[in-house]
Amino acid sequence: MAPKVLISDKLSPTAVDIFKNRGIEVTYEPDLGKDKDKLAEMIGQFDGLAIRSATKVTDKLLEKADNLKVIGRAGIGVDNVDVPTATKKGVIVMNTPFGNSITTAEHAIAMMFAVARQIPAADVSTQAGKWEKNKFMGTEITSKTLGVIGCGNIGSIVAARGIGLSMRVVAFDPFLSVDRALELGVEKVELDELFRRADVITMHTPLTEKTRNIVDAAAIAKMKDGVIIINCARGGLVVEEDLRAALDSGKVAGAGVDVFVEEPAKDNVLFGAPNLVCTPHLGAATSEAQENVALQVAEQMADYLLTGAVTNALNMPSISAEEAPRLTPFAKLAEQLGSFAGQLTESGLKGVRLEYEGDVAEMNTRALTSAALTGLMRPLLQDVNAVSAPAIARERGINVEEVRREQRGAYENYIRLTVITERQERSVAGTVFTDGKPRVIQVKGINMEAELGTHMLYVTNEDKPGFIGRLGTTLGEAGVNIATFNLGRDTRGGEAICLVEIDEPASQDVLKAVNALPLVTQVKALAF
Ligand SMILES: NC(=O)C1=CN([C@@H]2O[C@H](COP(=O)(O)OP(=O)(O)OC[C@H]3O[C@@H](n4cnc5c(N)ncnc54)[C@H](O)[C@@H]3O)[C@@H](O)[C@H]2O)C=CC1
Ligand SMILES: O=C(O)CCC(=O)C(=O)O
Repeated sequence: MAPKVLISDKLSPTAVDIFKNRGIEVTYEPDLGKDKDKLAEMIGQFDGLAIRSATKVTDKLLEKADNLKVIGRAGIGVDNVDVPTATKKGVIVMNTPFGNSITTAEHAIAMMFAVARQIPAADVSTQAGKWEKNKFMGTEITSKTLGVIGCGNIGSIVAARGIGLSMRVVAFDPFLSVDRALELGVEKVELDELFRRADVITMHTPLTEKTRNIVDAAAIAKMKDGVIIINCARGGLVVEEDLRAALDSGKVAGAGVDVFVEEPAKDNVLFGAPNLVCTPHLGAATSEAQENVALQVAEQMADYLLTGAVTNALNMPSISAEEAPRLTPFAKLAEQLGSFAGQLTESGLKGVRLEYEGDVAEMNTRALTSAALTGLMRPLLQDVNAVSAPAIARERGINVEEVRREQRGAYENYIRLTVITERQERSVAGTVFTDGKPRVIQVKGINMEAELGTHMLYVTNEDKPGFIGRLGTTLGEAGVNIATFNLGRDTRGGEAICLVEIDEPASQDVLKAVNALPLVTQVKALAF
């Protein structure tokens, strides 16, 4: 069945065309994001949700999203998405990190000029026939200091534009390296120094607990008298009441505000302040940017829904369209190894070690580890998947270790999963042969070669003559048909393991009968 995608915000028609052309059933309801009840009623039918900023993906909405696999944000900020809850539910959240950066940077520069030359107010006055030539004295930008808070994709474009305008640029960004600052031609400074030196301050950080209220009364007090403040990033970076007071007092000469604490901003404390220029979250609103983000989000979501390729996800490692098919059998093997170990683990899990050897060590092992953790935890938590498994493991304090050795051993590729519990370590290893089928090749260090079917019996016993015949007879007498039979032992007369694929799940009676056989040490029904 074709996957279904809902677009609940206004997106370029390009997105609809891409989904349709790739065989995805698409529902385009550009105003649905504003109607949370109707959205909650409908969301259960969809595999994908494409949004901009109007749709709020809350935990309540996610509760109803039973089939949802991917949320695509046609834009950058995902503060309208409850990413931790989406992750726990196994829903991938992806964005389009570059598609609207230039446009948003240009908006910040446009706002700087609009404020510095009071263009909107002068326009209103002129069109009212007032010709108030002396009222609108502006500020020249050349040689002024531009302070950029957050020098990532957008901030660095703003910085480059500022340098192009002959401004001196200082930047505060804890993740900006000295080399990158040099390359950009900006001076890396601490926040207080930026406040002290900048004539124009522009913000380009995400809204996080660290950046919330980064510009408040105390920060404004450190700034130059007559500073200009631009916010084209997120409402919430600036304390709106404090900015209003500073505009009223003249401490801040003007502000350009594109984003508000509450959006849509219909009645905001800033409105009516002197030399304030506002736009209704237009940072990304050019046809070029909207075309870019619509195209990108639709391609990324379609790739994921149709091929498993992951690009620009915030809660899952990337898997390219080329590597997705190559990775599939290894992800299946990793999940089977995890599931095998998970079904045999009865005491508290403390840690998991994944060892990748040979060709597989050069692959996307983070994705494989996520698959292994999924298999491991599924016996306990039915809804876990490769998105949620690493987060759940972290939450439960399970230490996950990855070891990669690129040299080949006896196999071209080899994955060993070791589970560390309070009582013991147990390992299981496997490989993928050239036929693309995963095989289990070691259990607890004992060599064997088994393909895992849907229903398996795992039997451990003392290695003595006659046991295999008795096991076969017991299963035959119980009407259980054997599909494959795989054996291994550590030493002659030592511990032996049988992995038996059977056509139907083993009943409790069958398990009891096998358990009662002489030499048996453990019996377990496994399902894959
Ligand atoms: N007005 C609009 O329509 C648009 C607004 N945005 C906003 O712009 C923001 C920035 O976008 P990008 O540049 O693409 O993101 P980015 O991730 O490339 O850059 C953000 C930068 O902020 C820095 N940062 C994080 N915490 C910081 C802190 N406490 N202090 C200083 N710097 C900090 C990061 O190190 C990073 O370099 C987005 O998060 C989004 O909220 C983005 C697009 C359109
Ligand atoms: O979609 C929009 O218009 C807003 C863009 C935005 O804020 C973002 O990409 O973070």
